[in-house]
Amino acid sequence: MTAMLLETEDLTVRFGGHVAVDAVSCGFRAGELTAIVGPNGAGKTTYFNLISGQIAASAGRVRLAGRDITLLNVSERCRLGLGRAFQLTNLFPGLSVLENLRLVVQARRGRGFSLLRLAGSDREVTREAEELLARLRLEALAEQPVSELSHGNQRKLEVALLIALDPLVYMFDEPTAGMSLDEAPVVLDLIAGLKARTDRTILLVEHKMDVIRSLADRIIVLHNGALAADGPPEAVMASAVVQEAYMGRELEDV
Ligand SMILES: Nc1ncnc2c1ncn2[C@@H]1O[C@H](COP(=O)(O)OP(=O)(O)OP(=O)(O)O)[C@@H](O)[C@H]1O
Repeated sequence: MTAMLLETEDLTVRFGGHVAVDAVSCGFRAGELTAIVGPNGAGKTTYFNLISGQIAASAGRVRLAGRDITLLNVSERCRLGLGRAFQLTNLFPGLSVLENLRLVVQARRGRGFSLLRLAGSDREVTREAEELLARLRLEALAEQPVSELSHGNQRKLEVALLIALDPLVYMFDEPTAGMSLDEAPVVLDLIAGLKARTDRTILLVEHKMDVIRSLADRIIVLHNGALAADGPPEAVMASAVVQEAYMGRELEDV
C-alpha cells in the first residue's frame, strides 16, 4: 500500500469553548484526490488552515512525508511541499499576471524571489510561465496587473500559481467558486491533469457535486468538526451520515 504523504492525527482546534476541528485523524496517499465535504460551518476551512499552518492546533499532529510539521509556520510548511492555492493577498497586485507567475516559477526552481530578474533574463522561466498561461487560456491577460483581473480570472491565476509552485500536496478551496460555466472546465481539466502526477496528493474542499463526481477518488465528510465518513465517492454519497448532514440542501447538484 502506498505510504501516506500527509497525515493528521487527532488534529483539534478550539475557539473559546467551540471545538471547530475535533480530533480528526486522516491520511492522504500520493496519487489520490480527496474531496472534503460537509455542511456550512462543519470545519472544512479550519481543517485546511490547520494543515497549511495558518492557525495553530490546540492538540494533535500534522505530518508531511513522515515528518512532524505541527510546529512549523506557513512558509516552512510551504518549503517542505505543502501548497495551498494562492490568494490575491499573496501576490504583487501591481505586477502583471506573467510577472507574478514568473516569480513563483523562479522560487520553485530555487533561484529566489528577485524583482531584478524580471527583465526577461531567464527564457526558461518565462517559457514555463507562458505555457501555464496558455493552458488556462489567459495569454491575452499576460501583461495585465493582477489587481485588474476579473474574479474568475483571479481564481484561474491562483490555480496556475499553485501548479507553477508544484508542491507535494495541492490544497484547493472551492477552486471554481464564482466562475462562469465556460471558465470552470479549464480549471477542472488542469486539476484532473495533476492526478497523473502519482507522487502528489490533492485535497479539495468542494460543495459542487459535479466537480466532486468528476475529480474525487475519495470523499471525507466533516460534521461538527469531526470526521463523519471516509471512503469511495459512491459509497460516501449514499451513506446515511451524508444524507442526514445535508438533507439535500447544501451539496450543490449542478
Ligand atoms: N477564528 C475563529 N474564531 C472563532 N470561531 C471560528 C474561527 N474560525 C472558524 N470558526 C468557527 O468554526 C466553525 C467551522 O468553520 P469553518 O469555516 O471551518 O467551516 P466550513 O466547513 O469551512 O464552512 P463553509 O462551508 O461555510 O466554508 C464555525 O462554527 C466557525 O464559526
